[in-house]
Amino acid sequence: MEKNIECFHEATFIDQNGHPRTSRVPVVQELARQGLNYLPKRFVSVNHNDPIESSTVQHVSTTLPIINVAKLRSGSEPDEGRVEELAKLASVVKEWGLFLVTEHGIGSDILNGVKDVVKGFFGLSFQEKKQCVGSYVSVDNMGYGRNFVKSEDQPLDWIDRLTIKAAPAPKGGVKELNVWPQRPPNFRQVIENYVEEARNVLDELLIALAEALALESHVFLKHFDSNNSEINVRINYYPPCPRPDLALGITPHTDASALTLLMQFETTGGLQILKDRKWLTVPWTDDALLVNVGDLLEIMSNGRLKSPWHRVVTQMNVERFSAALFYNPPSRAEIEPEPIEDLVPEDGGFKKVVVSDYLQHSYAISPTKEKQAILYAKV
Ligand SMILES: O=C(O)CCC(=O)C(=O)O
Ligand SMILES: [Fe+2]
Repeated sequence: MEKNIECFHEATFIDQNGHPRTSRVPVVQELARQGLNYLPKRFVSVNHNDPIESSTVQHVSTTLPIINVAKLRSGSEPDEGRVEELAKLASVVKEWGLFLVTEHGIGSDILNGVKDVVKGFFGLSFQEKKQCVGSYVSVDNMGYGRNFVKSEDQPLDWIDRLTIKAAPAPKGGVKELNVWPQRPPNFRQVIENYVEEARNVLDELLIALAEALALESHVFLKHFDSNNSEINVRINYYPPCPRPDLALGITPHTDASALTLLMQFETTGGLQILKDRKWLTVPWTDDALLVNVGDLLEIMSNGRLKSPWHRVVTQMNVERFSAALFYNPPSRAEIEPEPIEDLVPEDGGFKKVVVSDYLQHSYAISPTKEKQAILYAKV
């Protein structure tokens, strides 16, 4: 029935003259459902004359060491396995800015539940999806719709997404940005369970990362608190794309978060990072979760850790889902970079920033051609 209806997301932004504008963006899932066999102009984003943009290395021989979170948990005995795992973590996170984790303790029932509700949501028709999310028009980059639409003429990503503020719980008097979908009916419950399990793992990883860098255990975790830390969940859906050579699923960016926890399903092979000036497909095995360093952790660590510049490519006959959980300190927290003794970093290091100021800045200037938002926090 919907076949002939044109489906649009409405993305609001402030134009160059400071006026609010709403752009109607075609819903890529519906384009794919209609079996579109060409790429509409607005989605052409890869410039093949640019040596870096077209530098995709599809088959990587490198494998990414997988971090066993159970081994990072301190036991009662001095533990060689833990020391070894911390060394492995230090090496992989410094080289890649991201790492894979297994044995994290999040049960497969919870992970499968997430997959089911996400597929259930995206399995609905466009009209059903619109009706069942509380706030449809994209507000503050939240809700069902698009990321970072700032003008009518910017290249658009081949993605549909749903972004939800999952924590902290809204306080009395503050109107909740109600974007939890009502369907599938257990969506909220399942995602909230996952978020709470994930929070524990991320807290453990913040301790492990500090120790891996030979810092005091709580230098990163001290900025977080379970009542007020922010967790945003973004569900990304990349439908099959008629021209993967011309369209991107997500334009290059860093995550503004402290840490991002990612799961992918249905297919692998979409996520790439820029490494040694080449785009490299992240060798991400299906069943592992992926953790990446965000800008806020780069700042807290005073540049010891770097948020990777990454993008998502599209694929021809397959659909891919990912669920990204962005973990941030409380929005009013002021984060202070961990000093580096003896050594003034060549570029001067980072200064204190208020979390919400940084996030707002990053949102306001994104998307950018290069890693730029973080300059806001440089000395
Ligand atoms: O889909 C992915 O693998 C990555 C998604 C991503 O980079 C993001 O949501 O920020
Ligand atoms: Fe990202």
